[in-house]
Amino acid sequence: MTDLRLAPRTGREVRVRAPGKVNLSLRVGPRRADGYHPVATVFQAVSVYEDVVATAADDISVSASGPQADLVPTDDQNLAVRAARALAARTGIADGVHLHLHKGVPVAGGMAGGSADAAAALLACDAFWGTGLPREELHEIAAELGADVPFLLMGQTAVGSGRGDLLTAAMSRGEYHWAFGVRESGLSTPAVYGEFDRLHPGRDRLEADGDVALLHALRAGDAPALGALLHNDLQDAAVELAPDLVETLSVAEDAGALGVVVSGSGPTVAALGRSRQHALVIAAAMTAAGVADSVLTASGPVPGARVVAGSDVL
Ligand SMILES: C[C@](O)(CO)[C@H](O)COP(=O)(O)OP(=O)(O)OC[C@H]1O[C@@H](n2ccc(N)nc2=O)[C@H](O)[C@@H]1O
Ligand SMILES: Nc1ncnc2c1ncn2[C@@H]1O[C@H](COP(=O)(O)OP(=O)(O)OP(=O)(O)O)[C@@H](O)[C@H]1O
Repeated sequence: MTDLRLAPRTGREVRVRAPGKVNLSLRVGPRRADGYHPVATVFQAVSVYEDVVATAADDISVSASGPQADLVPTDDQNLAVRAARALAARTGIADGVHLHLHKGVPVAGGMAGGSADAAAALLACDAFWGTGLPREELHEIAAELGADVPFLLMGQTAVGSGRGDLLTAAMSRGEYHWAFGVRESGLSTPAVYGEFDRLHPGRDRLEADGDVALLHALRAGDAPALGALLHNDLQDAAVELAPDLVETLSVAEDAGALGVVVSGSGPTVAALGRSRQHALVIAAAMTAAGVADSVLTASGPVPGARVVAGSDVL
């Protein structure tokens, strides 16, 4: 038997898991001078996960696996690489790291998979390099990387304002069960916001207080009320760019979903079920009708990015 104490230490790994999200409500105001739109949103983190594994390397590099891994850039455009570089710059670290992304969240699907990778990479590198940044500083770097990134660090349920990066935790009771209809060809977030501008030229303000009833439904654990209040100002724009979504939405509705909404900038369709079993029924209906390239079921809310294991690899 090998004496592990004498075995050469060839590497250490840190493993971080981060969830995807659905916007239970997304209200969008007029485009600002910096190109961003003010939003009022309620995020819920759901149990569709990105797993990011940090191991030793000379430089900062990334690889990806999962059903849509071929759609993920592996150069400096990758949000996980950008996150690692941003943390290194902030802390003066000159070490390398390799980040492997096990992608469970649909790519370019409106569920913030890339943002989840960025959040997970920040935590993974912080643990791997031992930089130990306070949560607020990680949040600041996250906000620089993208509007959705801070929420994937935080997880659970939160109200987002500003670009979606200013967060307040929201109370939520119980578990909500979702079916997601996924498309292989994604939608570009800037293109969807651009289409929103085209469809709403007269929009002059953000309706920021429209979610009082939705937040009440969450506090009460009232899934039927929540379902009826799901809302997305970007939905028309996503449907304009991907007209087939109308059928996906209506198949999920006909399967008895409590509510159906396009997730974020789309094209993933999120349908709220009455139970875990009902979410499976809705997913099966979308598959049977051929209105999604694949389906997922998940529940929420779940925690944000967290270290799930850090170990010596022999
Ligand atoms: C649609 C949502 O997922 C809803 O949570 C987010 O608003 C998008 O967040 P994200 O993908 O993290 O967005 P970023 O990577 O920061 O920005 C990408 C692009 O989306 C547009 N964008 C994004 C967020 C926002 N509040 N207004 C915008 O207009 C801008 O064109 C921006 O250049
Ligand atoms: N780690 C990454 N994983 C996936 N895509 C990435 C990553 N880094 C950069 N990208 C690029 O970002 C684009 C959008 O990817 P992502 O999966 O985050 O979309 P999304 O879920 O629609 O985002 P959001 O909901 O935050 O708007 C991809 O098409 C890809 O080119």
